[in-house]
Amino acid sequence: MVANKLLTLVFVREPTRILLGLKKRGFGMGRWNGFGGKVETGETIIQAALRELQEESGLKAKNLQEVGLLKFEFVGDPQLLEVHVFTSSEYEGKPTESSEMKPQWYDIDSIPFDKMWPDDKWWFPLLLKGSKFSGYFLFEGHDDVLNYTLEEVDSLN
Ligand SMILES: Nc1nc2c([nH]c(=O)n2[C@H]2C[C@H](O)[C@@H](COP(=O)(O)OP(=O)(O)OP(=O)(O)O)O2)c(=O)[nH]1
Ligand SMILES: [Mg+2]
Ligand SMILES: [Mg+2]
Repeated sequence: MVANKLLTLVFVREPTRILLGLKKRGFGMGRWNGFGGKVETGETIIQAALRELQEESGLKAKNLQEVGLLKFEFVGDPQLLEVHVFTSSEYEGKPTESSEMKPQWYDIDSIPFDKMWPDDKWWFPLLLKGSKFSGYFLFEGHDDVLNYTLEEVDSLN
C-alpha cells in the first residue's frame, strides 16, 4: 500500500467566466488548469488550497467550497493522486502571473478543453452547473484515459 498523494485544485469563478492558468513548469506543463498543488506536512487540505491559490495567482479566496474529489492512477505508478477540487466566487486581489502559472479569464462557454487535462471535459460541466462530483481516472501516460468513473454526489465523504 502506498498512501495517496493529496493535491488541491481551485477555480475562481464569476457568473459568466472562470479563471484558469497556463501551467509554465512541472506536472501538466502547457495545460490550462485551476490553481493548486501538493498538500504539505502539517497543513489541512483547505489551508493548502488557499496557499497554493495565493502563491500561483495572487488571489485570496473568500468563500472556498469543496466541490469535487478526483482520483488518478497512472499505469506503472502505485501511487494514486487524490485531487480535492474547490470553487470560490468571491476573492481579493488581482490575478497576477507567477513562476508557475499565467492567469487568464475564460468565458464559461469557451473553456479550452483541447489544451487541458483530458479528463476535465467530463467533470467540468458538473463543476460549472454547481454540482458536487467524485471521479476516478486511469491514465496511460499523460494523454490517454483508459477508463474512468464519474458520479454526481450529494456530499463529499
Ligand atoms: N484539471 C486537472 N488538474 C489536475 C489533474 N491531475 C492533477 O494532478 N491536477 C492538478 C492538481 C494540482 O493542482 C496540480 C499538480 O500539482 P502541482 O504540480 O501544481 O504542485 P505544486 O504547485 O505543489 O508544484 P511545486 O510547488 O512542487 O512545483 O495539477 C487533472 O487530470 N486535471
Ligand atoms: Mg501548482
Ligand atoms: Mg506547491
